[in-house]
Parts: sequence; structure tokens; C-alpha cells
Amino acid sequence: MVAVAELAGVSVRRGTALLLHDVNFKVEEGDRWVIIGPNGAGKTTLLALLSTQMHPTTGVVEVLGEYLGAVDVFELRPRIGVASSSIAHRIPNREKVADVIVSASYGVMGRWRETYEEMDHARALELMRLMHVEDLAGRTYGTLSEGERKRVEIARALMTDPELLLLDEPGAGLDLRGREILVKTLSELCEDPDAPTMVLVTHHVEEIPEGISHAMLMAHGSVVAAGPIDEVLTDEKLTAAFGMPLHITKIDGRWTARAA
Ligand SMILES: Nc1ncnc2c1ncn2[C@@H]1O[C@H](COP(=O)(O)OP(=O)(O)OP(=O)(O)O)[C@@H](O)[C@H]1O
Repeated sequence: MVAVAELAGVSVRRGTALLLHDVNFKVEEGDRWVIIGPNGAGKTTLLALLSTQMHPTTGVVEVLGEYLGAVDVFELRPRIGVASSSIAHRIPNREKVADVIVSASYGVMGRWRETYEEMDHARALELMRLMHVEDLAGRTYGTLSEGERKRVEIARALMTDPELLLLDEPGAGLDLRGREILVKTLSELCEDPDAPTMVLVTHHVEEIPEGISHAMLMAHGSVVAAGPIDEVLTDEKLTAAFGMPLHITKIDGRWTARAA
């Protein structure tokens, strides 16, 4: 198996704060990872390394065969799709949904004077169908519900045909209906053999789509457990990560957790 990303002995320090401590993590081609942990566990920091937005203080980060620190990250970034609230905040509200997606092929936020190929428009349409937002193509981004926005943001992240897809809390702020539509759409993506290798971050096991193959539990900047999802999402390991007695169950491929 080819490693799409690998962290070896990675720590990240900011002043006296240790954001990540001796993290080892390997993502192989075709893997669908979920990273779970309480607030402040270091999940966003880990995604910042994988998306080449941050360098480690110590240790080695390899992404798509290149080592951070020895590669021009601007060449690497188009090969990585990212959907996160910080990117979403930069999308202009007046932008049409179809343009939000197609403009990713130029790496721009909001259309300006670029001209797009027919191929780009066809790809954007294909992705809108994949994310079930094709009916919203003509709407402006600012008029969408939170759930619709999330699916548009993921379609945008897929526009450059990335080899690695990073999703930072896609279910945050969604109501039950919005969450269920998103989880179903993400399940379809996870089960699509042509979809890129994926790493999804969430706080809630209820947001884990079917088709996720691996899980990592984090706490206090360290890895509590990592591996095939059924081996990692156990009462004992979840309890250790969240620091309270928890009971987790899996029914029809979906997970729920509550205090034990
Ligand atoms: N520049 C910084 N200086 C000091 N501490 C920082 C800095 N950036 C982040 N931190 C701290 O590092 C820890 C890890 O942050 P991170 O955002 O990676 O956690 P997270 O698991 O994504 O949390 P959340 O679930 O709340 O989004 C937090 O305690 C945060 O306050």
C-alpha cells in the first residue's frame, strides 16, 4: 500500500504550549479516516499539517510523497482538497453556487475574469450531482442553509480532483435533517472507489458516515488509539480519549455514544 500521508514523531509547539506531542500517523491510499477527540485535542493542528498550512516543530511530515520543508507547498496544495470553516468564511455570499465550485480549478475564491473550459463546467456539474446540490447551481452562496453550504464546500474541495480530501468538522452546526443528508452523502463518497483518500475530523461519533475504514482518537495533543474503526471505537478507548465513562454502540453501520 502506498502512504498518502505519514507523520513520524511529530510535535508542534507554540510558545510553551504543546499542540501535538510525538504523533505517528499513516494514511494509505483509499483509506477513509475519521479523527475524533475532545475540544483542544489537536485535531485541527493535525489537519493543518496534512494540508501543508503548518510545519512540525519536530518530526517528519510526508504528504503525497513529498516532505514538508523540502517541497514547494504551492505545488502540493492543488493535490489536496480541503473543506473547513476557515475556507468557507472566505467564500463571498454573492457568489453563485456553480461559480463557488468551478473557481476552485483556478484556486481562487469568487469569480473574477478567469475563463473556464467546458471541461471545468462539466466537472463542476458532476460534483454538484455527487453532492446533491445541482438544483442550487444558480443560487447565491449566502442564501443557502448551513447543510447545503457544507455540501457545496465539499464539491468545491473535490474540484481539483485531489488525491487527499480533508474535511474539518463538516457536520458542525447542522440540524438533524442537515446532518443526516450530509452523512448519507459522505457515505456515498466513502464507498465510491474513485473518491480520494479521506481524513474527516469530528467531535461526534453520530457524524461518522458508513464506509469510514479507520479511526484515530486524540486527546491532549497525543494519539490515544488508531487503526481499523471497529478496533478503535470501543468503550474503553473512547472513555480514555474523552476523560469520562462512555458507552458506544454501532447499529446498521452508524455509531452512537453516551455516558456509561
Ligand atoms: N498559536 C497557538 N498558541 C498556543 N496554543 C494554541 C495555538 N493554536 C492552538 N493552540 C492550542 O492547541 C490546542 C489544540 O488546538 P486544535 O485547534 O488543534 O484542537 P482541536 O482538537 O481541533 O479542538 P476543537 O475540537 O476545539 O476544534 C488547543 O488547546 C489550542 O488552544
